[in-house]
Amino acid sequence: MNGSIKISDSIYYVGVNDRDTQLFESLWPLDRGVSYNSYLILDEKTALIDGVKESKVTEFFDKIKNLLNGKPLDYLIINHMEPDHSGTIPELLQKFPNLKIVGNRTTFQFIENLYKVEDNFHEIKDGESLNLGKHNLKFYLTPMVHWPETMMTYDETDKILFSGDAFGGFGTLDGGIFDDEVKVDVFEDEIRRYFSNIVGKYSPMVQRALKKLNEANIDIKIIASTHGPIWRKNPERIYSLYDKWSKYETEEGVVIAYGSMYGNTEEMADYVARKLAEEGIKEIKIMDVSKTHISYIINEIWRYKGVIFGSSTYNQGLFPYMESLVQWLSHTNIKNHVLGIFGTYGWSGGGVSTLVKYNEQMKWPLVAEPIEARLSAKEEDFKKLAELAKAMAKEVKLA
Ligand SMILES: Cc1cc2nc3c(=O)[nH]c(=O)nc-3n(C[C@H](O)[C@H](O)[C@H](O)COP(=O)(O)O)c2cc1C
Repeated sequence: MNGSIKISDSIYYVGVNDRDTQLFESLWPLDRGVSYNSYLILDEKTALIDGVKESKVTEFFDKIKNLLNGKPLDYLIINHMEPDHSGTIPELLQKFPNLKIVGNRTTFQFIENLYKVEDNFHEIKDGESLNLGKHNLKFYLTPMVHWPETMMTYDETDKILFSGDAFGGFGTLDGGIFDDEVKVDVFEDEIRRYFSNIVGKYSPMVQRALKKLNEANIDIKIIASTHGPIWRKNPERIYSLYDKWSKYETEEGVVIAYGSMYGNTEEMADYVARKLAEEGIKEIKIMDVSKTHISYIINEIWRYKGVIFGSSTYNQGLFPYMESLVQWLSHTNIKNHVLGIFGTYGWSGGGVSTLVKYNEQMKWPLVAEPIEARLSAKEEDFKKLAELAKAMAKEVKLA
């Protein structure tokens, strides 16, 4: 089957879907799978923009072979060296020994170290171009979005930005590959999960990359990332969302993430949620850290301004899954949130105080004093939870 799809007169989508991998980077659940997007330009010279994961090499080569129809592949442009895109480099070089690999100096250091390839390099610098005949490709170095060698390739002829991992997210492309062929909301959620867990830590670098693109004043008609849909109907939508997320701009709403063994802390979570609703908050997400993978919780936290953590005490410390969540969060450098803390203890305490300690690193303003109940919440604890909800609602309401 030739599953390649035309993007413009001479540019084709030759990416593949991965429905086998359970955890992306051995970390992030792929409930909806993931696509590895690759693009082939058929011009006087032929060029492939990014590759796919090694496990998908057969399907990938079938697509390329059909389109090349006996022509050689002249260039492989590497926007990003992560193995889910670069894994087929050794096989590509075997099939096309004269292939020139286009990248920057850091790209080639990575290729040498990962694949022991030491030649066939065509080095480009920031702002340089490569002419394929009709198509002129311009390269913008965008380091640390989210790897150091990251760059973006802009096709000046068809006005397509090949953006690497930027603007990309989880989810296979099931038939539809363009934003006008799919339900964009579902992808948007998965793009935010990808962003918040993988790229978001480098938000200042994302801002720097967007600034570079803005200053270049290029007309972007299509955004073609390495994962997820190709944005041809409304590229501004994903561009502005990326801008918003990397500026840490949030929406009105509250995430209540809790860990509870026997339901007493959970009861406090439900109570505070009800009080938030009475205060007029409509977006309230209660998330059980034992049942929900932290990537989904971090995704919601990135979105909403208000966060409330609730934890029982376990072995004089935090409930273990709650500890994973706050540890991960403190790595992301995520900003612009307000926090509430509550929890339970039996004899020594340690849950609530550990949450307070983590927040000394994250430095999110506390909307109220932490609330700690003895085994289960009593009347005075519920009263404090209602006050917490009131203070939180006041902080997160936008208008
Ligand atoms: C395995 C286990 C370990 C616990 N360790 C502690 C502890 O070290 N210190 C403490 O104060 N309470 C400890 N507790 C008591 C719980 O924090 C307390 O029962 C709390 O009310 C549980 O809240 P939950 O119903 O939300 O799980 C422990 C409870 C369990 C089941």
